Amino acid sequence: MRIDVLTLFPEIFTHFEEWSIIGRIIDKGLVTIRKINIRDFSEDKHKRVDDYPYGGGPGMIMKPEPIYSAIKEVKSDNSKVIYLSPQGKVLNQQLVNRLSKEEHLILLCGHYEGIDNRIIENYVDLEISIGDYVLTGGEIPAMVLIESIIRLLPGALGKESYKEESHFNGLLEYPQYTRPRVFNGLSVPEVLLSGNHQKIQEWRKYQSLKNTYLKRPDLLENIQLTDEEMKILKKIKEEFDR
Ligand SMILES: Nc1nonc1C(=O)NCc1ccc(Cl)cc1
Repeated sequence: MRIDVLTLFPEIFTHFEEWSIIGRIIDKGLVTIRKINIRDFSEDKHKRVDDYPYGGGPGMIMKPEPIYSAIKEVKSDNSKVIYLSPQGKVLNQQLVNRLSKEEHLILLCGHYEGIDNRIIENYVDLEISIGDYVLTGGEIPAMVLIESIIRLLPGALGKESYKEESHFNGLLEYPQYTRPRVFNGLSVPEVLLSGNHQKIQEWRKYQSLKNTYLKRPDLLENIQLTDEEMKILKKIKEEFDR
């Protein structure tokens, strides 16, 4: 997979590319990430990339030409141009899965008060939001998108296992514990010390369903539960809806 990040602040990605799992996945050659400085594509002698908004209003708007030239430089037939903004489709694992199958992603990072709408309307394939809050630019959202996608590439996660069952079946994860057995007088649930794998699996399934029902009932709306899971959920509702 190739990822080109169009940004005014390429330096912010330097440590990101070297950091932890991202660096390892890049070293494995599973993805190449290029930082393209939009300012390099500004034609005017002052290297301007922003200007005042038509119609007035606060702040500055990113000019269309430098962005268009940068996109034209990197885009090929199999490219998808993604613009990160609060107006985009909110990212979830399903969308991440879909994007992880693309060959070439071009991530456009905006800054200031916005980018000229003619870019969004005519040259952006997909607008994505990482959540309903406002940041100063698209760079951090781009990092969130990159990490969520590249960890799914075949061979990305060697021994570090990503939790197949809890992430992909859409349920929240079960609680995790490690040594010591007793911490500040707090002990680990006995079942986890029993070595009874059947009971442990049942306990974990119960905890995932309970966590999801109590913390994110909305997630249950679009999950296909097995009969077994439905039975457990029914018990949980009786227990907590009293
Ligand atoms: N929430 C989000 N999810 O994706 N992006 C955001 C976000 O706040 N971006 C800030 C931002 C700021 C200026 C411009 Cl021009 C574009 C995007």
